[in-house]
This record gives sequence, C-alpha cells and structure tokens, in this order.
Amino acid sequence: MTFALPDKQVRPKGGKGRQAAAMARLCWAAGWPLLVGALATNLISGLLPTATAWLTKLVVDGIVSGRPQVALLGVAGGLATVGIATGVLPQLVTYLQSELRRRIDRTMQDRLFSAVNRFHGLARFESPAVADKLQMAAHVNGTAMMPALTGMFTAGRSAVTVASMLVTLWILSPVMALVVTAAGVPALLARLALSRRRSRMVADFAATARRQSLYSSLITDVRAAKEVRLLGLGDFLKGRLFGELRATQTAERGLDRRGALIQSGLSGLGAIVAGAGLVWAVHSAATGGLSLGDVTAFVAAVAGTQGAMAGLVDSLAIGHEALLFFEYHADIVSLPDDLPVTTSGELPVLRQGIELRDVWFRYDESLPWVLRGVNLTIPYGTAVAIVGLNGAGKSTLVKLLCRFYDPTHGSIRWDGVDIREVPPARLRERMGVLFQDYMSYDLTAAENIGIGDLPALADRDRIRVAAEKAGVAGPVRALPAGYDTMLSRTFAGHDGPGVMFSGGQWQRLALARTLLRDGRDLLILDEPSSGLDARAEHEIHHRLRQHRSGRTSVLVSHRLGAVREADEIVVLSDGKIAESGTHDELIASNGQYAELFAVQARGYQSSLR
Ligand SMILES: Nc1ncnc2c1ncn2[C@@H]1O[C@H](COP(=O)(O)OP(=O)(O)OP(=O)(O)O)[C@@H](O)[C@H]1O
Repeated sequence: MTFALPDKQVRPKGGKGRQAAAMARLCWAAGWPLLVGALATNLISGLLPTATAWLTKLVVDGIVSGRPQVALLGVAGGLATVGIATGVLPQLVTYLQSELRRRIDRTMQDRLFSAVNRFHGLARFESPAVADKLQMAAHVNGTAMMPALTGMFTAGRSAVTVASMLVTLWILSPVMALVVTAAGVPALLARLALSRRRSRMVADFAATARRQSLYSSLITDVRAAKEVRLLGLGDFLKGRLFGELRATQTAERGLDRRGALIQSGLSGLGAIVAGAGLVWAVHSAATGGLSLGDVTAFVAAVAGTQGAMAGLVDSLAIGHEALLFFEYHADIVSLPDDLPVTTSGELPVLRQGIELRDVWFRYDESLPWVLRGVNLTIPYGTAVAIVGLNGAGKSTLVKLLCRFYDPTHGSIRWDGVDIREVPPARLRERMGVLFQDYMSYDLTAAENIGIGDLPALADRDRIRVAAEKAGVAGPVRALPAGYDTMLSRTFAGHDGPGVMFSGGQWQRLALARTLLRDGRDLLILDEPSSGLDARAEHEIHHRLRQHRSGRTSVLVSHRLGAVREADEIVVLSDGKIAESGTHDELIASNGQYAELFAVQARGYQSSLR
C-alpha cells in the first residue's frame, strides 16, 4: 500500500473571466429556472432598502405637510408591503439557493467522475500533477461553489442597491453622491487586492494542504494503523501535520492582519464621509434647503450606499476565491484521455493468437526502458507462462496486453488486429485478469466475486461455481451470513459487524472474481498463488490447469513448479526475452530458467534434510 506525497504544486491555469463563464454555464445547466428565480428574488431584494427609504420620506413629509389621511395610508400600506417582502424574500432566496446548491453538486460530481471514468489508461492516475488536481477537485462540490454563486447574487443585489441609493443621493445632493462614490472606490480596490492575495495564498499552500490531508489520513487509516503503531509513527506524523498546519496558519495570520488594518482605515474614511454628510444635511435642513424627510432619506442613502458598496466588494472577493477552486474541477473535466482511442472497430473472436511485435516500453520519457524489443506469440488455445526476476517487466507486459498503456514502439496484435484499432472496452470485455495487486472491496463476499462480471452480480449459481473453482467456497459458506457477509471491518453488514478474510482467502476471492469471466478469450493470471499456503497452492494450480486447458492463457509466477506444465515458458530478463520453450527444453538448455529452477528446488530439498 502506498500513499503518494504530492511532489509539486499545481496552480490551475486560465483566466478568471473564462472560469466565471464556465461556472455560469454549469449553474445554468444544473437548473436554469432556479438560477433565474434566485437571481430575480435577489435583485428585487436589492431594491427594497431604497423603496423603504423613499416611502419613509414620503410618510414623514406627508405627516409634516398635513397631507390627506387616505393618501398617507396608501403610502404607509406600501411601506408595510415592502416590510413584508423584506421579511419573506430572504427565506425564498435561501430555499432557492439551497436547491440550486444540490443541483450544482450533482452536476459537478457527475461531470468530475464521468471525466475520470473516461481516462482509458493508467497514466493520468500516475501523473503527480493530475493526482494533485484530482485531490483538490474532489473537494469542489456544490457547497464549495455556493460562495461564488451567492457572491454573484449578492454582488448583483448590492449593485442594484448601490445604484438606486446613489440616484437618491444625487437627487438630494450631487456633491455628496460623488464624495460617497469616491470614498467607496479605494475600499473596492483594496478588498479586491486582498482577495487576490488570498487566492494566491490558497494556490501557494495547496501542496501544504494536501500534505496535511496525507498525514491525517495516515494517522486515521485502518490500513496504515498496524505499521503506524508498530513503528511508533503516530507522533512523528502528527508533528509533520502540525508543521504544515503552522506554515498555513502563519501565512493566513499575516494576511488577516493586513486585512484588518486596511479595513479599519477604510471604515474610518467611510465614517468621516458619513459624518460630514450628516453635518451638511442638518445645516441644509436648518436653512430650509432640505425637508425633514429629505434628511432621513439622505441619512439612509449614505448608510445604504456605504453598506451596499462594502457588500458588493465582499461578494466579489468571496466569489473570486471560490472560482479558484472551481478551476481545479474545470481542469480535470477538460483533461483529454491519456490514450488515443477509437470508438469503432471490432475485435474478432480469438482464433489464431496474440502477438507482441518488437514491443518497447517505458513509463515516461525520463524513465529507463522496461521492455526492449519483445517479440512474443501467445497461440490460441495454449498456456504461456512468463517468469523472471523482480522488476524484469512481467506485470508491465500484462498491463500492455490490457492496454492500460500503449507500447512506446511496436504493436500488440489480436488475430492480426492492432489492439489500438478497437475501443479499449471491447478488448477488455474479452479477457479475465487477476492482477498481482488485486483489489479487496469492502463489499459482501457475493459482491466481491459478482463484480467480476456485472450481469452476474445477482446470479448466485454462477458466483458459487466461481468460488468452487477458486477454492474459496468453503470459507465463504463458513461466514456468519455466507455469501451475504460484509467483508469489511470498517463497514457493518446488514446483520451485524463485517468480517475480515485472511490474505490468502482474499486472493482466492479475487481469483473467483476473475474466473467468473469464464468464457472470455484470454485469461491472465499474474501471481495467482503468491499468498496461498503450500496445499492450497497445489490444489489451485491443479484446478487452474484443468480450467486453462484448451484456453488461451498467460500465467506469471515466481513459483516455477506452478508453471512447468505450461505449453511455453518465457523467461523475461531486463526487458527482453532471454529464452523460451517447454519446461523440459529449458532445463535441458541449462540457461536462466534451469538455474532459477535449481535454486528453488535446492531450497525445498535442503529444508527436507
Ligand atoms: N507504474 C509505473 N511507473 C513507473 N515505473 C514502473 C511502474 N510500474 C513498474 N515500473 C517499473 O518497471 C519495472 C518493471 O516492473 P514490473 O512490475 O513490470 O516488474 P515485474 O517483473 O512484474 O516484477 P515483480 O516480479 O517484482 O512483480 C520496474 O523497474 C519498476 O520499477
């Protein structure tokens, strides 16, 4: 089991405008009626403060000038209606926004995981840059995006309030309208600059945050718990986690201090402007330039403009930061497939065989060659065994046969058809493969086998037959709920706690999953018995020999006793085929195979003495 440390920082690319447009399109697709509804209610809410200010002025002026009661009552009724709307609309806005958040959540998850499922090979998962982005993108959902969306709504609402308040102010005092606007501009610029800094900080500390989550998962993950305890790594990991946390918090603190200083300065400036305006308004009222209603409207307009301007700037800043995270999602969603795949092309039913023609392969241009000109034929209906020392390239060859990567040079042909000329799914549905690093799923025993062939998931008879062939039927029947037992200690089953299998039992279960794909053209077994006890290994290989006879199969194994009956044994050494032949031929030629076989045989004989 490995936990990868992200090796470099990932800063998403692309302009904010482009990302904002992409996000707007996503929100539209997620639920445009909700989006329009939420936007409209937000904008109407934005007009309410101005309406309240004007209606209050009319009421006050009406009372002072002794207007008829009916007219006054009408205005008061209007004021009451605006009051009701002020109380009700925020609830409606909240509901519409929550529903929109759920829709956006679904749309984002759908797009993200569909994009990941579209990667046909493994290269994307092994790229540190992509893995880092994936980790960031997995946290970006509707909830994380809401600040950007509500930020846009609030910005729209605040803009409406600012505009309407400024009109009110302009009517009462154009000079004051200009002064309030001018005082708001530095606030806008300062807060946008702060927000940019904050976004940069989030990007700069992305790797730090990922390392934090790596250390916390190592401390909490059940798979790491054994080694963490045995080696006493708990405090070591916690120390590293806190080191990262301290680094992030120090940067955050610096930014918060700077923000607090700037905000205080700007608030002081706003208070001076509002105070000066009040002095002017009182003076004008005293000299008859303004009515009492004008003064109340003026005070409300100054406070409203300043408040709405602050809201506008804050919303823009919050939206700006949320957009940064959206970019990780957008980058993954737009990432092309790692393999050039075709959507058409048929794969014939295997009748001649599979041929590797001068196959060269390396995982990356910067890495050494793993396979160097491999020429190998796996004739139809035969069992070919691949043996060799650790790192010789055996599992790599298996991965190329499954087309998880394309050969760097050369080709792999299936009855003469280059496997790059058919969709990978069509190739993969023709094979059953047991990987060396097989998966153990936190699912029931039946599901662990059944997912080997999804249409058989509910077919208990087929699952039982596969379990029998893999020699795991007995252990499964002995489980508390038989095939329905949850094989997990961290997820409980329907009837109580889950149960864990032993390493060898898991391996047999994985073998059963592979054998469920029985009728496929090609069976590949990469170290199918590495975790089995001697008796189980003997028994399994006996069954597999029966199962493989007459079928096309590839068997990779370090246990040479297990491969001796293969039709052909291929010895891979340093990425090349060193020798090949039947067991007897290879023993007679006294090469690498004979040497390896002799070493293993000596080991067994000496332990018998
Ligand atoms: N995903 C990968 N990315 C980069 N290098 C890899 C990757 N997988 C394997 N390698 C390298 O390729 C070489 C061959 O590995 P491979 O797993 O094919 O060997 P193997 O013959 O199956 O070994 P073993 O007997 O230990 O299972 C090794 O040097 C290994 O470090």
